[in-house]
Parts: sequence; structure tokens; C-alpha cells
Amino acid sequence: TRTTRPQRLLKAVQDRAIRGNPKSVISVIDHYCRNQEWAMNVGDEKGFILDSVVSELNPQTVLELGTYCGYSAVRIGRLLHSGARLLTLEFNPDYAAVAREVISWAGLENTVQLVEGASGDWIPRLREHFGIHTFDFIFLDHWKEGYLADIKLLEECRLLRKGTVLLADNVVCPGAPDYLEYVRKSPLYDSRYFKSHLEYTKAEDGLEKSVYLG
Ligand SMILES: O=C(NCCCCCn1ccc2cnccc21)c1cc(-c2ccc(F)cc2)cc(O)c1O
Ligand SMILES: [Mg+2]
Repeated sequence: TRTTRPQRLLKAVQDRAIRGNPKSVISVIDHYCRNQEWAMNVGDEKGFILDSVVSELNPQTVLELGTYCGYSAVRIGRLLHSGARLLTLEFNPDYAAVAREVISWAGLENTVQLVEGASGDWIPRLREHFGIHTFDFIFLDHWKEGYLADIKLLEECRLLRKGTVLLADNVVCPGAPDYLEYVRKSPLYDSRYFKSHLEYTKAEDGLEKSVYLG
């Protein structure tokens, strides 16, 4: 049977990227998705904004919701200092299998841990299962209709602390209107929109950065 889009993206990485070199994995994926086959990675333009938020914050504990092929896990993981860890959650087992290979090809298997399952099931268990107290940085890139429920669940589970930064992809396209309204209205958050474009296209999209005020 035909290969899947994630499998074709992984083959491009294995054929063209340098093992152990996250920068080359990132550029191979961006070139492949811009020139051969679109895929829903955060991409190079929004990725540059993601890089600047992560570099400025220098987080020790990071949560990513929505791994897909591991592109943003590699983007974030490459910027983390020794001892820092990224936990990335992926619901789809086929995506997870590809992401594990991409993360390993980039040489980030000791920095990035992939967990398979639904955010709603895992978030309440992160503390007792991974010994996590709170997160410094959270990247939301999973079900757009799940962003709001999951940020409320993270609050309830006390996994946010004063200064935790949440960065949400796709708040315009496909869109997360209920999430945007919540973080922009709530006194618990200081929120700001970074206008950009949908990965590899000219369509508008952007990232919403929200600091938890506790
Ligand atoms: O849907 C998107 N991503 C989510 C994929 C599925 C998430 C499932 N999932 C993963 C972890 C997880 C944990 N718990 C529960 C569920 C979970 C997405 C889509 C577009 C897009 C597509 C078509 C188009 F025409 C324009 C834009 C662009 C993006 O950048 C995206 O990120
Ligand atoms: Mg996205």
C-alpha cells in the first residue's frame, strides 16, 4: 500500500539530513514541505517566532501538545540547555512512530520524550508519572478545539506557575476562537498575538503568546 505523508517526510529526512544535526533536519523538512509536499509543521516563519520565545525564556521543563512528525520538538529541543527536558504528546500512533525517528535522527532522544495518548487523559497524570511540578513553557499545536479545555485542565492540575509561557499555533488558521477569547479576556493571562502565515503558504496565521500570571 502507499506510504503516508509522514512516512515520505521521514524518508526525506533520512535521505537528506545529517544525523545528529537538528539544524539540517529542520531545513530538510522545510525545503521538502515547501517544494514537494505540504505538511502541517509549524514551519520556518512561525518557527522563527517559536525560536525567539524559547531562546528568551530558556525553559527547563517544556510540554508540547501535538508532535505530528516531530518538527517543532526538534526546533524546541535543539535550543534547550543541558538538563532541560521536552515532553511531547501525540495522539496518533502513526505520527508518533515517525516523530520518534525524526527526533532520533536529530540526536535529541535524550532531551525530547514522546508520550502517546490524548492530552485530556495524560495531563492529570503528568505529575505522578513524570515527577513534573510545573512547566516553564507549553507549545499548543494539537486539536484546535481542544486548546481551551486543555489550558483549563492545566490550571486545575496546577501545572502552571507565575510566568509560565504558553504559545499556541494556528490561532487564525485553522483557528481557535474560544481559546483566544479566553486568554485575551482572563485576568490570569497577559496575551499577545504574533501575526505570521500558515506554514509554507501566503495565508494568514499566527501564534498567541500568553503568560500565566498565577
Ligand atoms: O490540525 C492541526 N494539528 C493537529 C493535528 C491532530 C491533533 C491530534 N492530537 C495530537 C496530539 C493530541 C493530544 N491529545 C488529543 C489530540 C491530539 C493543524 C492543521 C493545520 C491545517 C490543516 C489544513 C489546512 F488547510 C490549514 C491548516 C495546520 C497546523 O499547523 C496544524 O497544527
Ligand atoms: Mg500547527
